[in-house]
Amino acid sequence: MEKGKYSEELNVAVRVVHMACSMCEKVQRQLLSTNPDQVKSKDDDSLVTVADWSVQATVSWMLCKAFDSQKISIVAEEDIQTLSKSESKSLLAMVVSAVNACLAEAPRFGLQGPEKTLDASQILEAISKCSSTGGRLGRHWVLDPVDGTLGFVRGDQYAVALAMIDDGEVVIGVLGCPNYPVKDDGLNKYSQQNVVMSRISSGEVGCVMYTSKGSRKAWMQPLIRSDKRFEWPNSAKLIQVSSIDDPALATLCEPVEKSNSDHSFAAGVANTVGLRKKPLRVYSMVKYAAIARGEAEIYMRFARSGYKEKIWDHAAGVLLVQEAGGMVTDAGGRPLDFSKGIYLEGLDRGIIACSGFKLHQKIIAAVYASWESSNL
Ligand SMILES: Nc1ncnc2c1ncn2[C@@H]1O[C@H](COP(=O)(O)OS(=O)(=O)O)[C@@H](OP(=O)(O)O)[C@H]1O
Ligand SMILES: [Mg+2]
Repeated sequence: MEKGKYSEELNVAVRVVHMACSMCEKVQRQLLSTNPDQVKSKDDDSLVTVADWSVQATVSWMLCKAFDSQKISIVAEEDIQTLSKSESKSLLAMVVSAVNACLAEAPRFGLQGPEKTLDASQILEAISKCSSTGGRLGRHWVLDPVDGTLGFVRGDQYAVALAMIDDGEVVIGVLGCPNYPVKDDGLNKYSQQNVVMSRISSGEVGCVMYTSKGSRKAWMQPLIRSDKRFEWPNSAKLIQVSSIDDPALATLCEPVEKSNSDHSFAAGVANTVGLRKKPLRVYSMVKYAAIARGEAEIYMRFARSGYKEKIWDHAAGVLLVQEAGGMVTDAGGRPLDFSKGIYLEGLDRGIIACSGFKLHQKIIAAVYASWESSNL
């Protein structure tokens, strides 16, 4: 990694995300094979698993250890409400066990874990340490411990997303994608079906992508498995957006769940612009990864009116696409504003991520043209 203003933070963040991915794989495998009880219903009806809390506790603990734990600000998705309830005792025990197993592996990733295993109260404290609401000034870590929870519980794509914001700008983006095929053009193939566990253990899938602002470079490392040690740069490869700028050849990425984005509006825009290829429906921020790595060219997201996009669902992915050579704005063509707390306040209609300027311009123009006649 080149020395830069944030190189120390990036170095730690990449290693911590590798650790988290390694834990997620184990939990996902266990979840799919034996223990459906690990899936709980949150108040908002989304799904949350042992992995969400365990990743949040682990990342929080490791960041506090590496940096100034008194001053650190972490914004993350999970709280301890459900986990603290008396009926959640066995769930909490699973989290405690997963976190300690993961932290014990820290030296393998070149980091220092705790001297003693953590107890439940220390783990709850680490989770609730992430209750910052971000803001315009200073540094804020932003974490989505398991983005695409639905993909996770279905044995499909999901991501561990860690970013850092400094004075309102995303300056570090790290995206761990444990089920993302390592070889080019694999996502299309694997998205046709759930990722089967044999492929994971054969090492065909799983990577961490990372970048820092202004580097104009984005990197991808394969996940470390079994007893292997993480040695920097860990076979890092540069990734880049696709050079396709002809809409007829471009691939559109969209969320799987229709409730997360208006598919028919996106389809109308795609048609206006002249997209011809079948859209790639992928869970989680892996959509941003697909653009950053050149496997798709366009990602459109139009949440239903009233839904406010959260910064942890976008920060890491947006920076990856930008530094890999792409463009991300709202549907009015303005930059996304990560300085206003946990929401992307002021977002104009939706989010448009493209591999290049030409496609981006065409999409924005088509959104304007289609908007009047839409039912959003
Ligand atoms: N109604 C609505 N509209 C827009 N977005 C919503 C909505 N509800 C939830 N969310 C957030 O969407 C995150 C999942 O987005 P994805 O793009 O991964 O969706 S999908 O799984 O591909 O369908 C999901 O992130 P995770 O909770 O981390 O999975 C939510 O933060
Ligand atoms: Mg999310």
